[in-house]
Amino acid sequence: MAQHFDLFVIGAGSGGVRAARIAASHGAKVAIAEEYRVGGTCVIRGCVPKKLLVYGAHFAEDLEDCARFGWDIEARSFDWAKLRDNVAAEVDRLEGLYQQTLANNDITLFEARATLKGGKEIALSTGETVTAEKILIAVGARPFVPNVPGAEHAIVSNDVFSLPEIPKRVAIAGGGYIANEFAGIFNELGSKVTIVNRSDKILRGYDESMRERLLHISLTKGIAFAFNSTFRKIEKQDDGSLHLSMDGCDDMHVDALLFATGRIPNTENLGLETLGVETGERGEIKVDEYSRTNIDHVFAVGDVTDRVQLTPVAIREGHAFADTQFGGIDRTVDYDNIPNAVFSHPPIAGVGMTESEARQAFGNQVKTYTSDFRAMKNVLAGRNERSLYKLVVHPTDDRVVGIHMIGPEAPEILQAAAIAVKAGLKKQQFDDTIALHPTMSEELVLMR
Ligand SMILES: Cc1cc2nc3c(=O)[nH]c(=O)nc-3n(C[C@H](O)[C@H](O)[C@H](O)COP(=O)(O)OP(=O)(O)OC[C@H]3O[C@@H](n4cnc5c(N)ncnc54)[C@H](O)[C@@H]3O)c2cc1C
Ligand SMILES: NC(=O)c1ccc[n+]([C@@H]2O[C@H](COP(=O)([O-])OP(=O)(O)OC[C@H]3O[C@@H](n4cnc5c(N)ncnc54)[C@H](O)[C@@H]3O)[C@@H](O)[C@H]2O)c1
Repeated sequence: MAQHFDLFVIGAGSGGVRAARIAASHGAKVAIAEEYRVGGTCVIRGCVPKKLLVYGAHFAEDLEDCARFGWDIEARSFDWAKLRDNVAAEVDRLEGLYQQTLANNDITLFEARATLKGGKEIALSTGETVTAEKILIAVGARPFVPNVPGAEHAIVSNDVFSLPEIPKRVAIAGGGYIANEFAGIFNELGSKVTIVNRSDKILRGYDESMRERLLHISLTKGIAFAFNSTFRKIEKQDDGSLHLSMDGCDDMHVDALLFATGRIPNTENLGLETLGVETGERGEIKVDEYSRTNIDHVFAVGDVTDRVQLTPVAIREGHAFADTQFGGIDRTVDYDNIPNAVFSHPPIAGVGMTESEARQAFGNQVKTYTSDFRAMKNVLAGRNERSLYKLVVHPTDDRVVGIHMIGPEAPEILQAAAIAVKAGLKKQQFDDTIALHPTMSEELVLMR
């Protein structure tokens, strides 16, 4: 007899683990399958190791700046293997905690690839078949690599965490989150970085002023940009380096090429067709506001649905699904005012409408307030790097409908400010709040 579960979750990443845990806490008998490592993209090869590399890389600037604060660091050297291996060890520790969470909640873990077999059956790569009343697909997404001759010589973000060494020259394809975050990491660690973008804009969807400021600062730090450029051919040379034949810019010679050209849902060979689960153009599973597919007992959350590819969103979707289906609590996810950040050097963070979105929605009477300043730490350090904060305010009711920032610790500051935007607070209430001095975040209540 096949083992039978109330819920079978495919994919132990951000969305799947949360859904499994909450369903189990509501009394459901739950199993989860993971084909690679428990924790998923965020923990194993996304947010967490990426952020640790961002911290590691930023020491390059701190060590430069510390001289003006009286510190004399005579010998400076960087050991990539040490950073890489310490990050990997931290990831191992976190994976262990995730496995512990599953065990503590009596969730059966199958370390196997799972596919839909038809009806309520799930096939596992171990050869077993199990059945479940409800199936949640939380298989995430994977890097998309454009079809360019020689693309197999390039790397994707997954590979960065195990590089044998930091490449001396690296080209990064794409102008989004991953391109800008990894450009910052490699640049700080001493690589000569070129971002190659098919359009002339980086970070589509972010406030224009923040994008411009990041571009300006990145150029000052030595990152090069090739805009309106695409790859014709990638050729590996005898010494292992790559020759990039380009359209739109000069050919390049690099030690590594990183494709950061978006992520596509992992829906291939999942058996979706056996049940007739509906997918969209990019292979994403189509779901309604309750994460229900067109098949009664099949649900999907997280990146595989291509709604908003962020960990806290996948977690919310998984939680809402489990509460609704197993806890008798009717719950959907509110997608308004999701805060977001790019962990570049310096980072960008934003919530709510950009200035141009607000102007489109409310007309040209929209009010904006900006503060363009140099953090006092940068002033003493002699670092000519300016921060920029912007409040976007509704033209008639005074509500702050967007906050956008670039500067040191912007994501840390923005998370708190996002509460105010979510709560619909007015500019006057920002003004009424007394500044906390001396901080960077006080600029938020001092813009007039
Ligand atoms: C480099 C990088 C940096 C990122 N940084 C951030 C960040 O700073 N902040 C942020 O919010 N988001 C970030 N993200 C995005 C974030 O990681 C994802 O949005 C999030 O992990 C999505 O969660 P998920 O549960 O949908 O899928 P995932 O976490 O990808 O989990 C899916 C799991 O399913 C498994 N799987 C797939 N198919 C099968 C199968 N058939 N059987 C069994 N198992 C299967 C996979 O191995 C994987 O473990 C980053 C992503 C990347 C790549
Ligand atoms: N800090 C964070 O929260 C964070 C960090 C990393 C990733 N993520 C998530 O992961 C997702 C994937 O990140 P990403 O940076 O790969 O995607 P992205 O969507 O941010 O950027 C993709 C870039 O690739 C370009 N592109 C797409 N197809 C192309 C093609 N065929 N040829 C050339 N260029 C092409 C796009 O123009 C864009 O500039 C993001 O959407 C984001 O949700 C979040």
